[in-house]
Amino acid sequence: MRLGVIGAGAWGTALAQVAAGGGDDVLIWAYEPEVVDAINAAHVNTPYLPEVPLSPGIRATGDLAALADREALLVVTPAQHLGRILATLDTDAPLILCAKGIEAGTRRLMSDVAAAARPGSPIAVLSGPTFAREVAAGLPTAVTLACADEALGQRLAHRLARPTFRPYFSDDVVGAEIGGAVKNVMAIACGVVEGAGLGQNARAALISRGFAEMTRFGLALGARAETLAGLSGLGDLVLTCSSASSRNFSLGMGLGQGKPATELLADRRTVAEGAFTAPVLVEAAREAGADMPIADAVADLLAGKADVRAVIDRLMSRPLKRE
Ligand SMILES: NC(=O)C1=CN([C@@H]2O[C@H](COP(=O)(O)OP(=O)(O)OC[C@H]3O[C@@H](n4cnc5c(N)ncnc54)[C@H](O)[C@@H]3O)[C@@H](O)[C@H]2O)C=CC1
Ligand SMILES: O=C(CO)COP(=O)(O)O
Repeated sequence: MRLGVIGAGAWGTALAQVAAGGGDDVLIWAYEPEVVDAINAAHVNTPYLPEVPLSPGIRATGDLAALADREALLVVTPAQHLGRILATLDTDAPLILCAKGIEAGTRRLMSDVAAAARPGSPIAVLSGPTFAREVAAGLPTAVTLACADEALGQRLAHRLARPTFRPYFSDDVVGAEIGGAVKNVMAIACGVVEGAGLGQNARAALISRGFAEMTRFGLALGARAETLAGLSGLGDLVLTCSSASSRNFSLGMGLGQGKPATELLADRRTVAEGAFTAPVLVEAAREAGADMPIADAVADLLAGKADVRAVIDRLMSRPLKRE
């Protein structure tokens, strides 16, 4: 397959490596010219995935127009840049959305952003528990591949499958997107618990109650419960809430140690999507009538409106209720 990858951060690069390993002709678009040069000249993505020697079959470009002949495009830019970049493309090829977030200002999921920017392109979502480094190293990984058009989704799942990369098909696009967006916010919360030394009971409680929030919000937006309990929801929630390999978790650790969000986010080259998703998730949840006290707490911490002690007291003193 002639595959295009839009975005050469850690995840786009890892996905390019998986695809090239299976023999696909892979062209990856990078935002930074130095990334284009490093991939083409030295077969390495020095800023974002330095430890992985890349397949020589991966070619890089800084020109979005060069992607016009691609049969399918993996869209792996950070969520807040996705609409602007897709709007400049010239293609009706299927778009496989891999960013995890909600657009600030519009409160749109990535599938809505993509449909508005490229109305002629069929849309699929690839999401799940996938640390880029592990995927690039060929460690076993399973993902959700969601598409409303079952025939297309099944075809894409078969084209992307590799011996160590296993897509599970779903037709619940919204469910797959909500899991990935919400888990990043919950991972920040779990990082806070770690950084503040609040213990493993608290972390397990947050994963469990965070899943309740993800489910409430997802059901309100039309997601299916089984998708939220699958790889793209609970699976990814467990991964990122349990490991300092997660950028969102490690951002939370800094907050838990009392550092201000502004300091932690300044000059950061890699993206912690939960920091952008938390405020817009709070707005979207309010609009949908879904109670999300943990997401509220993360948004307040990030905005500097409350400190760790205050948000923990707030969460623990809520009225007792049925589970
Ligand atoms: N890294 C991972 O393990 C995984 C990441 N994802 C998701 O993939 C998406 C991309 O994340 P990563 O590849 O990890 O990014 P990264 O943190 O490795 O790199 C940052 C990316 O942002 C791009 N960027 C910075 N400023 C930009 C601008 N003004 N316009 C366009 N692009 C710009 C950079 O070129 C680079 O591709 C995110 O939504 C993330 O949640 C999903 C699964 C796994
Ligand atoms: O989405 C991811 C794993 O599935 C990556 O998580 P972080 O962005 O928190 O590193």
